[in-house]
Parts: sequence; structure tokens; C-alpha cells
Amino acid sequence: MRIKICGITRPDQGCAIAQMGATMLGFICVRCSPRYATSEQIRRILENLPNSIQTIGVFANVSVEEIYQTVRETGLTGVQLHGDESPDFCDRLRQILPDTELIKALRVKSPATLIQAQDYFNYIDSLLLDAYHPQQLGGTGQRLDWQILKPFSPPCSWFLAGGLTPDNIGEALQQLQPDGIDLSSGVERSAGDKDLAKVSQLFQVLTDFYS
Ligand SMILES: O=C(O)c1ccccc1NCC(=O)[C@H](O)[C@H](O)COP(=O)(O)O
Repeated sequence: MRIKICGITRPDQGCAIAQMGATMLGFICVRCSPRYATSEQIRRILENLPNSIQTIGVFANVSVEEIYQTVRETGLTGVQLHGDESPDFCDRLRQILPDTELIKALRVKSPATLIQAQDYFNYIDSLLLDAYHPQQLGGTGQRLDWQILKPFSPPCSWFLAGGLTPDNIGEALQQLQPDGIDLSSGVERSAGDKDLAKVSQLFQVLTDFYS
């Protein structure tokens, strides 16, 4: 199970969360987000992390060139596209960053979103399914309808996101079998400030679940 904790803004919290067992850390490269981290901030956080951890930059509706430049400046190992990027955009990005993991996030509004997902399978490494919110792109704490995900079995790996917390993660994993999980506001004190007690509680629940 891949465990991604998203919206990291502080080096000490990044290190602590990596030590607790996260396999991926996410950095919000979307300027309007309260969790926005600059390339300089991301670089400083990455300097102190173990090499084994994957580091994912989250982008929305920016150019291939901007993403390329941020990845080169920071050393991020992966990119998550959280806006309205097309399959063709994913294909172009993959061509200029062939060794960078490419995750396409889809905000699930209805079962039609899961049909739309099929258009991306040839161009991405993983899908991330998040909740739909009319005004915000991500980090909303909104849970998506797990019921409509039950028959979903894509040919690529997929992450469950959207309103996950230490209190509901067990129930989510009883109902669904994602390859990874992604949490942000459910393990925060305030936007961008992770609550290490909640992150620790999450890992305890996961340990109990899998033992
Ligand atoms: O987190 C943000 O502020 C954000 C802003 C703009 C685009 C994406 C954003 N987050 C993407 C993520 O991967 C979050 O972890 C995901 O939306 C789940 O968030 P939450 O429901 O708070 O766990």
C-alpha cells in the first residue's frame, strides 16, 4: 500500500512523516492554495528526506514547461495533475519527463468520471480519485461516494483521496482496494500545518488493519 501525505510545507514535518512510514509526500505547486510551496521551499524539504521516499509535485492547469522547470529545480520524483489536463497534455508531459512518475487526479462528480478515466490509461502511471468540489480543486476534506468506486478496477494503479482521516480509513479499506491512499486535511491542524499526532494515529490504524 502506498501512503501519500499531501500538502507538506515544513522540513521538520516532512522528515517526521517520512520516518513514520509515508511512502510519498506531496507538495502543492498551485499558487492559490493555502498549502502552496515554492520551489525553494520544496528543495529545502527534499534535502533532508531519505532517498527512498517519493516526492510528488501537485500542479493544476499550468504549462508543460512550468512543470518541467519546477521538477528540474526541485528534484521532485513525480507529478500529480489536479486540474483539467487532457490525455494529450499527459502524453506531452511524459515525453519531456520520461522518468518522472505521472499521476492524473480526477475529481469524481458522477460515474461518468470513471468512464472518462479510460482516456488516460495509456499516458499515465497512476490515477488519483478525489472528491468533486464546485469551488476548490483539492485539499477540501470532502469525501467522495465510495459506493460508485466499488466496481472500479483500472489497468493502472490508483489512489483513493478525498476526506480520508484516521477515523474513516479503516472503513474505506474495508470497502475498496486502492493501490494507494492520499490524505491532506484529515491529518492537519490548519492548512499546510500537519498534525503529527493524527499522522501517527493513521499509521497505527493501518498497522492494525494489516496485522
Ligand atoms: O491541497 C490543496 O490545497 C490542493 C490545492 C489545489 C489542488 C490540489 C490540492 N490538493 C491535492 C491533493 O492531493 C489532496 O491531498 C487531495 O485533494 C485530498 O485532500 P483532502 O480531502 O484534504 O484529504
